[in-house]
Amino acid sequence: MQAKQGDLLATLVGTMVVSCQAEPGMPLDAPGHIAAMACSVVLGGASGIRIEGAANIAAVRKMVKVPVIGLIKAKRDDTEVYITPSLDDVAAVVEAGADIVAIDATSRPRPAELKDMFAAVAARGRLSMGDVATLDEGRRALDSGADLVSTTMAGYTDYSSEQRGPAFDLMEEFARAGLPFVAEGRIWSPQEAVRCFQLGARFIVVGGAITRPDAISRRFANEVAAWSARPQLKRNPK
Ligand SMILES: CC(=O)N[C@H](C=O)[C@@H](O)[C@H](O)[C@H](O)COP(=O)(O)O
Repeated sequence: MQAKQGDLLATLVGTMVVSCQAEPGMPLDAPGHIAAMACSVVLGGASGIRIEGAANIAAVRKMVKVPVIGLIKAKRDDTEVYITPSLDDVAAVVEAGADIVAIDATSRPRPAELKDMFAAVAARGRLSMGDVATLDEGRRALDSGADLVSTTMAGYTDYSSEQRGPAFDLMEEFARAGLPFVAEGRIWSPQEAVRCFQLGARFIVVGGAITRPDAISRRFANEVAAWSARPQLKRNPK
C-alpha cells in the first residue's frame, strides 16, 4: 500500500463514515440532493462518505474533502452480487472520483474473480473495501487483496441470518480471529456505534439512521401509531 493511501486510512480509524444513499425513485435520489446530504453530515462530524452511483460520487467529490467510499449497485441476471459486481463498475467508481472502492466480497458466484477486482482497484491507486457477511468471507477478501473488510452484507445473504440490529456476533468473530474490520449495517443509535468500537471496529459506517428520512420517520410514526391505538385512549379520548 502506498504511503498516501495509508494516510487516508489513518484519518478514518476510530471515526464514523456516513453512507448517503437514496433508493431509486425516492425524493432524495438526485446527485444534488446526495451532495447536500454529504455536506450536512460532514458538518455533523462524518470523517468520510459512502456513496452509490457514478453521478452521485462525482457530485459529492466536488463538494467534500473527506475520503469518499464509492460503489455501484447493479442488479444483474447472472449473479446475486450487486455491489460493484464487475471490472467495468470498478473503473466507473474510480473515474467518478472515489478514494476507496467498495466491492461485494461474499462467496456467491460473481462475474469476475475477487482477486482481479481488488487488483484492478490497486492498479488505479485506490483502496478497496470488501463487503462480507461471514468471517470466512472476510478472511478470503483480505487474502485476495482487499485493504479493508466490512460487515455490510451480514443479514443480506440467504446463508447469513436476518438480523434486526448490527452484526455484533460477526464483529466478535473478527476480533477473536485477530482480523481488522469495519462495522457497517443497521447501526441505529450512538450506543450501538460505541459498541462496535468496543468490539474492535477500525471505523464504522452509518447509513439509514442518519440519511434515510423515510425510514427514520417510519420508526417514529410506528411508535406514535401504536401509542394512539391503545384501547384506553379510545375509551377516554380526553
Ligand atoms: C446491504 C446493502 O446493500 N448495503 C448498502 C451498502 O452500501 C447500503 O444500502 C446501506 O445503507 C449501507 O451499508 C449502510 O447500512 P445502514 O443503512 O443499515 O446503516
